[in-house]
Amino acid sequence: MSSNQLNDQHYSSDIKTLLEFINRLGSSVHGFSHEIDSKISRIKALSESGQVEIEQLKPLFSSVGLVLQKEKQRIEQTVSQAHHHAFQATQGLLDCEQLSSAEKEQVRALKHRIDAPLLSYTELLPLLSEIISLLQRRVTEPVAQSHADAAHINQLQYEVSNILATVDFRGHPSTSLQALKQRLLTPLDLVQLLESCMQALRLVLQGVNDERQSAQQFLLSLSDALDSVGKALSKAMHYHEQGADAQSELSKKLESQLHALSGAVQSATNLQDLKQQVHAHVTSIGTTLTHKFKLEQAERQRLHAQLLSMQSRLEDVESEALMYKRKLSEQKFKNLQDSLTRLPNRAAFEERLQLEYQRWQSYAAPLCIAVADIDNFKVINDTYGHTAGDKTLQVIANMLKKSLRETDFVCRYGGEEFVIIFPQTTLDVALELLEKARHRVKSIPFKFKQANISITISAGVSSFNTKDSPSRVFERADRALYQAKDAGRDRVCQL
Ligand SMILES: Nc1nc2c(ncn2[C@@H]2O[C@H](COP(=O)(O)OP(=O)(O)OP(=O)(O)O)[C@@H](O)[C@H]2O)c(=O)[nH]1
Repeated sequence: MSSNQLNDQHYSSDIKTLLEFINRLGSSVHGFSHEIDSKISRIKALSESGQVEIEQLKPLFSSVGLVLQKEKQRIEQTVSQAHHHAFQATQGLLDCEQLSSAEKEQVRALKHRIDAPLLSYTELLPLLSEIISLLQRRVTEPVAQSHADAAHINQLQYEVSNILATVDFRGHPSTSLQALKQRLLTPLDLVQLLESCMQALRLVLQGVNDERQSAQQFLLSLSDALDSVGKALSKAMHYHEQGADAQSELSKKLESQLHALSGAVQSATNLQDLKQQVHAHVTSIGTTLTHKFKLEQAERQRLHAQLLSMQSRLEDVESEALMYKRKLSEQKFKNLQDSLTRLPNRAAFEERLQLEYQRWQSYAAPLCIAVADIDNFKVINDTYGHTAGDKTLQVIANMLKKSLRETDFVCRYGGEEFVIIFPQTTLDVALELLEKARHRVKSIPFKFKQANISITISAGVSSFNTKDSPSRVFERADRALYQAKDAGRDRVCQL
């Protein structure tokens, strides 16, 4: 082989290697830029034609070089921007309060890696995708997951339960109500809470509707009964008028018969004639009297029957009214508010205690009950009168409510006795709150009949311990109250 031939062979093999290299480069950068893609495909087309001269390739190479240079700058700029954004995103994530500590640790590690200088595109991409997935998790996770919102939802849930405990659902099929109350004792997210609120609203509306319907039914039956009594009365009046007409006709007849008898007596000329005339007239008078008597009797019977029917109808109305009255007073009782002090009453306390007991069983947060009683209240009543006593009750009830927290439940249990439930409260805190209330009651400047009086209260408090029932804790608090009274009043004792 001549040296020329050998050179040609080398030359074409070099071009082949070069073209192969360009092909491989082309496929590895394919998609980065249209311009590069189109130039490389032209080089590829030329190489596939088999007649490539290096002179033909030169301008293509230099233009590819220029485009690559431009691309390099663009990529560097993009990488630097991505780097900046990635850094900012990690900082933002670290500032996010909702992030768990494990997640924060992950972000810190990411930030550390991003902080490294001169990261390449390929190094930066997986870091970016990690940041994006963290951000995505934050965005797509339910809002309720944030601590602040969870606390807010908890509070709302608590309030919905309390509302349900204060509404009277008597007579309502209670399975759905019980299920709802139970549901509200478990942790809920925002959507579930909204559903529960809707359900509570439906139950309350249904209760109101039932109540309205039953009241309406009562009013309808009352008006029905009054209507039938009215009809019976007018019928009786009508009969009475008819009877009175017949009676007056008979009286007229009797009068004319007596008149005729007197005429006959006067015109009679002999005894025989007189006897006959008198007999005939007396017979017809007797018939008229019998008729009159029968008429009177029939009317009396009819009147009696009418009266009996009216009486039974009235008795029906009376018993219905009584039943409704009882229901209304029950309603008032179940209204759950004491009318004198406007505090919740004993029924409200029972409901609330049940609810707090269930919560205590579910969450085991501390729970206390206190019983407070006005000292020597009888003396106030006896010395200054019942009205002064009532006023005292109102003022002290107000002060108790004001001295305790919004979340504490204070009710008038009866007479001059108040019961307080302290949810999520330890015995120490409950004691502290009761002491504060006791001091504030003591400092109320009562003035009766020009006399300045200070009134005190005593209280007993106890907290729920394992296996305690509400009645056991209440009993202990009550015993503690007696200890306070025995020890000289104006104090708080615990048991
Ligand atoms: N004015 C008024 N008095 C009431 C009411 N309810 C209960 N009382 C009175 O409260 C008094 C309670 O008297 P006691 O049970 O002897 O107790 P106390 O005098 O407070 O004595 P201690 O409890 O031992 O300190 C009685 O006189 C009741 O008539 C009410 O609604 N209004």
